[in-house]
This record gives sequence, structure tokens and C-alpha cells, in this order.
Amino acid sequence: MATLYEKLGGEKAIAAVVNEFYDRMIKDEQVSHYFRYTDMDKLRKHQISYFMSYALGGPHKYEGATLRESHKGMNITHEHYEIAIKHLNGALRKYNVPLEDRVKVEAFLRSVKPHIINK
Ligand code: HEM
Repeated sequence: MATLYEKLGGEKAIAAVVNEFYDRMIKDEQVSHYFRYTDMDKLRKHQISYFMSYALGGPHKYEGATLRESHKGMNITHEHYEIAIKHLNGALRKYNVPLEDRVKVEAFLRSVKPHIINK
């Protein structure tokens, strides 16, 4: 069975979705402040490899910090996490990812939520 990584179209397609996701996040005044001091190029690259290896079953091995460590001190709220889910879903829709696959990505986002919020 194809992994979600393969189904979505591999590295290029995932990079496009991740970039679209961050474009939406930094344009949204409710969450853009989190990224004020962030090196976005670096974050985009790490996120792409993270999504490929963990979220979607791709070949790249992510070797960065754990999600808990990466988001320590940010105090990301439940509401802001929901906004991130909305924007990722919007990015997936823009690239015509079908509902059944969007549901899987959303399930992954919800599974890691306890590692990220209120840290
Ligand atoms: C499934 C959800 C998420 C995943 C998988 C994720 C993943 C990551 C990873 C892997 C990093 C580390 C990147 C690096 O070391 O360069 C990171 C950093 C970061 N994340 Fe997330 N993240 C998620 C949700 C969020 C949300 C909801 C926010 C804010 C609303 C957020 C804000 C940030 C920021 C600002 C950084 C950069 C910190 C810095 O400047 O070093 N993340 N994220």
C-alpha cells in the first residue's frame, strides 16, 4: 500500500503544501506573533522533513528536537492550534488533496497536539 507521502506526490508536493501552510500562518494576525523571531527558511525545511518522515511515512529521517522541546515556552493555546489545523487543511485543499487524505493528516495533527500546546 502506498504511504500518504507517495499518494500526495512526494517531496515536491509536500514542500509546496508546507510552504503554503506557513504563508497562511504568518499572514494570520491571530498566530503570526509566534513566528516573529523565527528563521522561517530553516523552519520550513525542518517542517518539510518532519512531515515527510513522521506524519506521512516518507523516506527522510527527521533528526531535530522533539515536538515538546521545539515548542517549549511558546504557550501555544488550544485555539491557536485549531487555527493551525485550519490553515494546513486549507493548504491541502489548495493542492487538491482529497478529503480522505486530509482526514488522515488532521488525525496526525490531533495525535501530536498534547506534545505542543501549553508548553
Ligand atoms: C502538527 C503540528 C506541528 C508540528 C508537527 C510542528 C513542528 C515543529 C518543528 C519540527 C519545529 C522545529 C523546527 C526547527 O528546529 O527548526 C517547530 C518549531 C516551531 N513551531 Fe511548530 N509544529 C506544529 C505546530 C505549531 C503551531 C500550532 C505553532 C504556532 C501556532 C508552531 C510554532 C512554531 C514556531 C514559532 C517554531 C520555531 C521556533 C524557533 O523560532 O526556533 N508550531 N515546529
